[in-house]
Amino acid sequence: MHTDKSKVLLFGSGGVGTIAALNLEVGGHAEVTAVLRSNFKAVKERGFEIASCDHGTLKGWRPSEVINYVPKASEKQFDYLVCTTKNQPDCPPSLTELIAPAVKPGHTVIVLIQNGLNIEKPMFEAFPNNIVLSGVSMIGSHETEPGVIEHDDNDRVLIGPFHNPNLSAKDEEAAARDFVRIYSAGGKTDCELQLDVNFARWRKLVYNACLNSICALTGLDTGRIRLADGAIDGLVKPAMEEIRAAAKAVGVELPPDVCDFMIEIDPLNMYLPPSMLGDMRKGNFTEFENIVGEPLRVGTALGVPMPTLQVLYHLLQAIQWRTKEVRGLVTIPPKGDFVAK
Ligand SMILES: NC(=O)C1=CN([C@@H]2O[C@H](COP(=O)(O)OP(=O)(O)OC[C@H]3O[C@@H](n4cnc5c(N)ncnc54)[C@H](OP(=O)(O)O)[C@@H]3O)[C@@H](O)[C@H]2O)C=CC1
Ligand SMILES: CC(C)(CO)C(=O)C(=O)O
Repeated sequence: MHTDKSKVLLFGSGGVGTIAALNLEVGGHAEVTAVLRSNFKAVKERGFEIASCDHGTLKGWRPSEVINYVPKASEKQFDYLVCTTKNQPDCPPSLTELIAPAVKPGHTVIVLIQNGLNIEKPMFEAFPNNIVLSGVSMIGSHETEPGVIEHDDNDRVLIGPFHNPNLSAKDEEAAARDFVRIYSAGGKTDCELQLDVNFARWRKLVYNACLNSICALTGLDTGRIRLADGAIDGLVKPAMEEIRAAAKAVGVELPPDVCDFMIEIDPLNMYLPPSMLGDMRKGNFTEFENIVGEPLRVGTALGVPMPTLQVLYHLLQAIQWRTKEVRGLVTIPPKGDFVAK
């Protein structure tokens, strides 16, 4: 059957990805094939169970197709490849390696709805002729068990082109506009075009590099961190000011009130566990390299003092190593026998 719907491959259908798939399907201009992993069996058998502040309650919902492998572009051609996995470049295999089979050079538009800075760089390198779009999301959505999605903070997503100097800026902007069209068509989401991707990403880092990482390290949610003695003034605000200074050094002017705005973005009594805290609680890897490491490297390379971020980064790096050890991904010398003989 002929259909003029855009063909979308969604890679990673957890909290963010499932709601993205839902928005794309309900709009009627996209047909979504979702690549699933740990939730594949549950979703194949029962569909998703979704409790959503934007979409209501859905039981047994599935996108057009659910698969558990990355299809080859030679078998099926996709117009968009939407990546909604956690982005952890320090934990191989890399995202570019994983999605490579499905990317048709010069055709597939790659959309990264993921947190962090410089996430487009490996994409430009691996797929120099493909347009790459940025998705900065302020959603609150989580998979509580396989196939069960709790979406409790409205989907607000800013889409814009990461500019690849090899490609036409006009074509990149047109692709971003088209993605906003198909994503918004259902009318259940707030999806806007934001051509200044750098601004959108640095602004979100004020939240993610600082509040998200400090919540993860302290084990406190965004309500408790505001109540905890000294945490906001002694840690969160200084870190946020360092991000603001690094942003300024790359030409992104963030207003002075952005720090208070991000601290108070959700009501205190929502006691929201941001994503890195969620990952830490589950014993999962965190996205610390893109969320903290990249802005730290960019800022320090430009001479911006970032002492708070430096400490946060190394604490997160050590915890990532701990998780790798727990998962058997690093080997250490056997413990010596130091008992006195
Ligand atoms: N959740 C939120 O509210 C927000 C998240 N973000 C950002 O959005 C991005 C996605 O986050 P989120 O949805 O929370 O993440 P989740 O962990 O909920 O979902 C990621 C999904 O990707 C799947 N996945 C990972 N690797 C593969 C693979 N190789 N093949 C197939 N599936 C794979 C995971 O499967 P498996 O279970 O098998 O690991 C999981 O279902 C992140 O960058 C995050 O920082 C931004 C704003 C808010
Ligand atoms: C700001 C927030 C909570 C989502 O909007 C987020 O980005 C995260 O938890 O990583």
